Amino acid sequence: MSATIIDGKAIAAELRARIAKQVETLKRDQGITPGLAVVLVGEDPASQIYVRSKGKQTVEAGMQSFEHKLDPDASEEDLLALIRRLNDDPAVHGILVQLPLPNHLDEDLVINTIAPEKDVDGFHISNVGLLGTGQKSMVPCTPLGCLMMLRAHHGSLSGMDAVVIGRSNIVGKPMAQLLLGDSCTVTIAHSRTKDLADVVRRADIVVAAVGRPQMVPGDWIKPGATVIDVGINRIVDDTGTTRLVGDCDFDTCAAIAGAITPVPGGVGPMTIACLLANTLTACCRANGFPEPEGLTA
Ligand SMILES: Nc1nc2c(c(=O)[nH]1)N[C@@H](CN(C=O)c1ccc(C(=O)N[C@@H](CCC(=O)O)C(=O)O)cc1)CN2
Repeated sequence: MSATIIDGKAIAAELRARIAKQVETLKRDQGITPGLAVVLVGEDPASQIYVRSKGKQTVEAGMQSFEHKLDPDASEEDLLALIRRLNDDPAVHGILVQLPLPNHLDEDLVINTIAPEKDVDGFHISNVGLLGTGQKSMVPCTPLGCLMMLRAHHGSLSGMDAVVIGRSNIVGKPMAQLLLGDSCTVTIAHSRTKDLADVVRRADIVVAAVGRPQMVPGDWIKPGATVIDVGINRIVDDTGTTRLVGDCDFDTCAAIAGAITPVPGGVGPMTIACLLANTLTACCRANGFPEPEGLTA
């Protein structure tokens, strides 16, 4: 392996420490505690772990955490009523509905019921539009975390060729917007892209967000390129052991790349740290305080 490992766990810990300091100052000087409400519908085991982790890290950063757990068969009406109550609650500065939702719930309707200024996931259509037009918005946590790691490694990204593999609303599309905002030349590739290997081989930055285990092999990577692996896939390996792998084949990619994020310990921890960053940003905006520095795009 020759690539530098971009240590998302360490960068996330440093980010959370900075957030905790700013929260402490806010509480001391203004008497205001940022609050994050997380809504979980159902009992998906992975979602339960992520929600628990979000609550724990919120409290560790000195913020208030409000957890709302609804039955798997909760009605849309009940979920929307809860969101409206949270929209009106002044102690709640950020609202997040854990995805995926059970099939009987309309994800777009649910997300767009969250007040845009409290939408710390950045998924509300208003925030999507603001980001797409380069205006101040709430920025989705996973792409924001990827951008922070890229900036931490490279400083400026200006003029670099970036390929985002995957066109989801929550990662691929906002990631492309953020890279464009940092003056990269951006290609969004996907399952129908012709000659995907050749497209990826041209890139200085590869962001893989397809949700297919180890899909990107090392011989697709330009020597020295930076690889950001968003995938979190649980596989059973040849020895019968279950383990987490990304969308990139780590060993072969790390042999060619200049830098790479590991799975676990790369993008995942940054996602939650950026959620805390967005909650602090939302709290400051709601109270007319200056924007906290270095916490958004
Ligand atoms: N409303 C949202 N739902 C979902 C989001 C989101 O950003 N908002 N993203 C994902 C899940 N997710 C956060 O919710 C998330 C996934 C993974 C991690 C993480 O730290 N992963 C660890 C490994 C953990 C493990 O063992 O499973 C790592 O990569 O090191 C954090 C957050 C979908 N839903």
